[in-house]
Amino acid sequence: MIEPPVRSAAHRADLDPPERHPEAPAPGTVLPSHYADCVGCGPNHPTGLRMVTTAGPDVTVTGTFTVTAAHQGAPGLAHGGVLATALDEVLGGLSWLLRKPMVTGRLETDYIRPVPVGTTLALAARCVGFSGRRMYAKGQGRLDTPDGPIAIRAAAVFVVVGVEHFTEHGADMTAEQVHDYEVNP
Ligand SMILES: CCCCC/C=C\C/C=C\C/C=C\C/C=C\CCCC(=O)SCCNC(=O)CCNC(=O)[C@H](O)C(C)(C)COP(=O)(O)OP(=O)(O)OC[C@H]1O[C@@H](n2cnc3c(N)ncnc32)[C@H](O)[C@@H]1OP(=O)(O)O
Repeated sequence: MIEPPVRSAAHRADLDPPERHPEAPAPGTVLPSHYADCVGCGPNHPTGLRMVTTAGPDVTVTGTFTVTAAHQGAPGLAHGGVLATALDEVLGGLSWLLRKPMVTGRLETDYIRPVPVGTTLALAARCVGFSGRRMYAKGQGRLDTPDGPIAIRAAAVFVVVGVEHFTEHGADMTAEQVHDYEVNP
C-alpha cells in the first residue's frame, strides 16, 4: 500500500517573520554553487540544470533555468520533475540569505502552463517565515521574462539541519567541504 503525504506546505498565519542575516549577500549578488556536483547548480555536473541564482532584497532569491532537449518529458516540452528540481534549487538558495543549512521537507508544485524547450524560466523564491526548525517558502517560474506568464508555482517547507546531517547521511566530505557548509550558510 502506498501512503499519501500527511503534511501540507501551506503556511500558517502565526509564523515567525523571516530575518535576513546581517551577513547575507547583498541584493544583486550572484550566489555561488553550494556544491560543484549538484544537479541544480553544480558546474561539474555533466547533465545538470546549471542554474544561476541571485540574492534579492528581504529574504528572496531569483534564478534562471533554460529548458533544453535534455529536459523533455513529452516532445518539445519540459518534464514536470525537472521543473520541480529548478524550483527546489531556487527555494533552497534562500539558505544563503538566512545562513542556515536546510533540506527540503516538502515541495508542492502547481503546473499552470506547458514549458516548451528553449524557454528560459524566470524563477523567484521568497521565505514566508519560520515555525521552529520549519522554514516556509513560496516560489514561481515565469516564461522567459520576470513579467512573463506564470508557468509554475510552489509552496515548500524546508527543515533546518546541522551540518552533521550531511556528514552522517551523505558521502564523506573533505574537511574543506564541511567547513564550506558551516561558513557559507
Ligand atoms: C542537498 C542539500 C544541500 C543543502 C546545503 C546547505 C547549505 C549550503 C548553502 C546554501 C544552499 C544553497 C542552495 C541549495 C539549493 C538546493 C537545495 C536542495 C535541497 C534538497 O533537495 S535536500 C534533499 C531532499 N530532502 C531530504 O533528503 C530530506 C530527508 N528528510 C530528512 O532528512 C528528515 O526527515 C528531516 C531532516 C527533514 C527531519 O528530520 P529530523 O529528525 O531532523 O527532524 P523532525 O522529524 O523532528 O522534524 C523537525 C521539524 O520539521 C518538521 N518536518 C519534518 N519533516 C517534514 C516534512 N517532510 N514536511 C514538513 N515538515 C516536516 C517536523 O514536523 C518538525 O516540526 P516541529 O519541530 O515543529 O514539530
